[in-house]
Amino acid sequence: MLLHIPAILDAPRIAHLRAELDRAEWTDGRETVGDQGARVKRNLQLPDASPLRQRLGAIVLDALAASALFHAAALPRRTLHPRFNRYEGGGHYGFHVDGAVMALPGGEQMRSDVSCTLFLAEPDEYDGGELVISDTYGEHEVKLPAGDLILYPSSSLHRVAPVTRGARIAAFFWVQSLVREDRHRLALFELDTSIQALTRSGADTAAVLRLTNVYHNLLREWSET
Ligand SMILES: O=C(O)CCC(=O)C(=O)O
Ligand SMILES: [Fe+2]
Repeated sequence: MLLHIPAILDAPRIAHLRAELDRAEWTDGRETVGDQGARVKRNLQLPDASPLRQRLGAIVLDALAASALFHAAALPRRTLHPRFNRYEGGGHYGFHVDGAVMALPGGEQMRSDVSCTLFLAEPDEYDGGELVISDTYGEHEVKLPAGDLILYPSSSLHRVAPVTRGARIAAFFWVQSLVREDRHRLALFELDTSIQALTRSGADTAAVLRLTNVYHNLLREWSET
């Protein structure tokens, strides 16, 4: 599922993150990838151990916690603390696949099921920088307003087009979902959002309750905790 979630961050939060990131110390993004990624990656990132990444990442996690749409789509079990990147002067990230298993602090590991980019620069601040996601329907180019998030299956090849003017700044992170299969998450998302729409429209409450029962029984069937 490829899902655009608008306005994860409000204007004051975006301004705060941008003020901090605009004076941050960035390092080579190749520090956090394996060989295949390093060959095609030309960007900057906040160092993984940087206190700024911790602080700003916590703001992003707080905002995600408040998003019903994010929860309905990702069904998060574990979320990697967000990282921050910056592409400028031709910076890009060629087609690659994200690592399937990622290290968490404390020696634990998580599986990457869902990949997310939260845009922190407005589209008119830079040229290029589209996130291009390839799936069985073709290639999808994504370039969103600051504060908006794109969520896509970690199993898809993707790239970031070269930034030829200005700077593209974003937060990015991965989620291990309670539900491993993308097609199951999609079915649950469709059911969940349809139930909510039916509830808002004042539909037959007994029928809505039966559908809600189906939702939870499918989630029980498909979730791993
Ligand atoms: O910058 C982005 O939107 C995506 C970054 C990415 O694909 C990665 O770091 O693996
Ligand atoms: Fe990636």
